[in-house]
Amino acid sequence: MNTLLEDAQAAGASVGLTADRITLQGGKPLVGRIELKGAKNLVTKAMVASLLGETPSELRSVPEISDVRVVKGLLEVHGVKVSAVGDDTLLLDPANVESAHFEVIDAYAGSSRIPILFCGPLLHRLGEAFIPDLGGCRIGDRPIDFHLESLRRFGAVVDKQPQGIRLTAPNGLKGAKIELAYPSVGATEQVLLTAVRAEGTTELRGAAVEPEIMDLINILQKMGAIISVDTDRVIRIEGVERLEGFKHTALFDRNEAASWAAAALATNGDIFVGGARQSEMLTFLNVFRKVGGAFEIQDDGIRFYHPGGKLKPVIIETDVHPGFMTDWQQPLVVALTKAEGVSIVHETVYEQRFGFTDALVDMGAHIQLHRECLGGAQCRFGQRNFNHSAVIVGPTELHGADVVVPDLRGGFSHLIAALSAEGTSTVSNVGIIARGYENFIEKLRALGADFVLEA
Ligand SMILES: CC(=O)N[C@H]1[C@@H](OP(=O)(O)OP(=O)(O)OC[C@H]2O[C@@H](n3ccc(=O)[nH]c3=O)[C@H](O)[C@@H]2O)O[C@H](CO)[C@@H](O)[C@@H]1O
Ligand SMILES: C=C(OP(=O)(O)O)C(=O)O
Repeated sequence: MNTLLEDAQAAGASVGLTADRITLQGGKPLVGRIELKGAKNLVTKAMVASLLGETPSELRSVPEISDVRVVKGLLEVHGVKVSAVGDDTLLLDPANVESAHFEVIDAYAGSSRIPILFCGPLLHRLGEAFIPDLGGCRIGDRPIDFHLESLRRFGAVVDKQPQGIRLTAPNGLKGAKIELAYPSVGATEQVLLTAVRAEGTTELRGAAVEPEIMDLINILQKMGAIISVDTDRVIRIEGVERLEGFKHTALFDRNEAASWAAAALATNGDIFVGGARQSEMLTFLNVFRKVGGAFEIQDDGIRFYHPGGKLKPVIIETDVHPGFMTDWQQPLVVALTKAEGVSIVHETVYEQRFGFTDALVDMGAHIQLHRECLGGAQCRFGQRNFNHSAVIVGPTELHGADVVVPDLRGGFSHLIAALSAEGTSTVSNVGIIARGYENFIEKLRALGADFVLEA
């Protein structure tokens, strides 16, 4: 497995980021406007969906992030022709889909979580699939048992090998009744991408219903799929024999929007996030307001700003949609170090998503991690030998420090912390941030951040 630094360098380099480290001067509000593109957590799945079409697909609002590069490479080793049109549109032509040899696909081992979603489409097209080891943020064990069990229910034969997973479907794939023990985003996508072309009807209970999943359903419906979504996490899919390519503009990246919102709050700033929409961010906006942040919703985006006065502490629990998303907590925690009083963040989705707080503590934050469920509700983790609650006592004036990015959202929170701190900070491994934040260096510059890049 690669080291974190190797992952970071590869991710950054793939989108032209040559620096590993940024030295930032804090204490200056971030002010200005940035524009969002499509969501990392939708665009990459939409690209995989193109494999299911008999004709080419056109995906618009594709961000220049390294996860998109990874999926493009994976599609290409399977014979899909991927070409860019203009700034942010991809044409995906799956006319010549083929199996990739282990030696070729091994280059993608540990690169992202997306390869697991190739299973259903490749089984439909080729009758076999080989999936290299997965990557993604190191924020918990991240098992794939729901994925593999669902695939078995469709009739796939799963063979775990030292270098990855080999799947075959000797009798084709047939619709199935599946119930997820937890509404996993990835496993729900796995079922959707497999069921649309399976013979017969699939009923998925306990499905995740994140906006990115709804947008994937929009895409699949455009391709010819028949999918209905009930209000009680039940999704029904009637398999069809043929799907066409799609034309689609990807849903905006609400995780990036929440990150810049937190940056505005933590740095006493004012950021207009072009392309952000209210309806997919209701829960975030409520919390943002409770903490003391202000926002203005406009037709073309949302302005997030610190209206002056003191920030207030909150108790939040991360959850599946429509709850407060786990990906939002790291950036928000930086703002909470500035709130007057005791905040609690209870992380119920991942076991190890507080690694980033060590750096904040180095910068002077008062954050204690706990193994218990704090803040009221019990979660499926209960009391374990890992920390899944954080108590943040503020307000703190952060000071500069040298910190190392541990994961994507944690990395963005380090940038915000450094920009909100007194003095100079050095943030290393910044390439990881390029996995999910398009042009973050240019955006920081446009917002008036004071920094230099170091190779
Ligand atoms: C590329 C992408 O879209 N990533 C997002 C996706 O990740 P991802 O799809 O990996 O997250 P899941 O929703 O599947 O995981 C949620 C929880 O379910 C557990 N689980 C999942 C699958 C499984 O087979 N077995 C199992 O136990 C995981 O360990 C985790 O504790 O949703 C997460 C939760 O909103 C987000 O943080 C990630 O940004
Ligand atoms: C955890 C994340 O992504 P991934 O699932 O790709 O690791 C994220 O987007 O914050």
